[in-house]
Amino acid sequence: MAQNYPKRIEMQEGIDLLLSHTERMGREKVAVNEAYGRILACRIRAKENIPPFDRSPYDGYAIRSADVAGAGHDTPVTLRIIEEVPAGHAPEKVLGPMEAVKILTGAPIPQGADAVEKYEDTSFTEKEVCFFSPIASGSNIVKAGEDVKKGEIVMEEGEYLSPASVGLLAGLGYGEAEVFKKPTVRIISTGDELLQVSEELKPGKIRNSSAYMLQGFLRQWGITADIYGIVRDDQAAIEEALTTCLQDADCVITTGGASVGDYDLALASMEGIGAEVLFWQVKMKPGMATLASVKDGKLLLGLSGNPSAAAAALFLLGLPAFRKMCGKKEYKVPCIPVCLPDGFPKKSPGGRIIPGILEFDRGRVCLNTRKNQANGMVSPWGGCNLIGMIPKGSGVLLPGTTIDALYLGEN
Ligand SMILES: Nc1nc2c(c(=O)[nH]1)N[C@H]1C(S)=C(S)[C@@H](COP(=O)(O)OP(=O)(O)OC[C@H]3O[C@@H](n4cnc5c(N)ncnc54)[C@H](O)[C@@H]3O)O[C@H]1N2
Ligand code: MOO
Repeated sequence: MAQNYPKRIEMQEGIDLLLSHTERMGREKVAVNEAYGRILACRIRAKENIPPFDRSPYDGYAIRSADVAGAGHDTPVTLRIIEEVPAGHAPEKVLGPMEAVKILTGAPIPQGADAVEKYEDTSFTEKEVCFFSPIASGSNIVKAGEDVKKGEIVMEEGEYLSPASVGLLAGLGYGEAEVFKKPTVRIISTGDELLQVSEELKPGKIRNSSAYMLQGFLRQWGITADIYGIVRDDQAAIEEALTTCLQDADCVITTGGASVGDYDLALASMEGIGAEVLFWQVKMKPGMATLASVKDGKLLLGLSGNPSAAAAALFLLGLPAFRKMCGKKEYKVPCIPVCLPDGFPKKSPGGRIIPGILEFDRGRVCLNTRKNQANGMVSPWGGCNLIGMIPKGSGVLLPGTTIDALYLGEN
């Protein structure tokens, strides 16, 4: 029976439909040295202070500031050195009046001391140290918990584990981190015209480029993305590929055959395996030829054969759902106003998506795009970290026009 599904939908409707059919992945524990780039699946409350004790930021002398209150160039004050404390050692003595402890960077401040003076601001022998100026109480002492205070919430569930987050986890004594599992996505490239990368070109044939670009984008987002391979324009073959991929993938992406041609079989194949179609065709350019369906709770995304259209739909429609699957707390991709230094030479009655690179020019945040942009191209996506969205009904855009752009540089 023919399915009744939304057609020619607005982009936001597509995003919402994909989100509402997407589940967050389960959790797993990984060693802290494998945690970089993952999404944290719990809240982290500091179980200890960093640093754990008051310490010296310099090589110098720990003293009682009151002892050197009267020190001056002509009235030096000499203190007796009672101990040396290198980093990694605990002081054994309590500092008394007119005493100093030789201290090295990172070593704990001895009891009784309330300031540290750098070596180079003193004159010293092995037994004594001489001060030529007063020093305020508290000077050059790094307090325990200066970096992180015990009990403080340092990370939230859904946070991306950056290099610094992993450093913080290690600093707090977490050998493992609870993270969301990575989703697995399989990419099926449909089309009789497609050749493997290493094959020789033949008349009418092109190499499969899309799969590799899409795989790269998915990997950038922390997804395990595998290329299934090329499948000819044959419904039974596409259905078989879909069924195979669905066995162990969390989501399947097809490219090609998403339009209205005689050999456009993505829709029929998804229906053929009993998937529920969520939508077909989205009001976006490029990327109109996009469809989505669900089978056994798993998302099937049918992207255009045109590489640029496939990339646009993957970013604008798919990315929020992938962020949700990955466990990110914010699904929405950040959007910022950017300037088009050269404007845009064509009209955009239905709106237009233009990938590019973020640049700064005389205090303006700019979107630098390739002059040549078309649905069938891969090259405009090179280095892309901003996706400009020219609004519906726009005419030719003058140099300096500001438009909204999705910012892809945040994690
Ligand atoms: N009569 C109409 N024709 C087309 C329409 C339309 O509305 N009416 N839409 C056009 C638009 S827009 C797009 S986008 C494409 C979408 O087509 P399909 O998704 O069916 O894709 P194919 O026809 O299979 O391929 C399109 C194009 O891309 C090349 N291709 C395919 N796979 C790959 C790959 N893996 N790597 C690189 N390039 C690939 C393919 O050879 C074609 O040139 O339909 C328009 N037509
Ligand atoms: O449908 Mo095409 O995807 O507009 O570029």
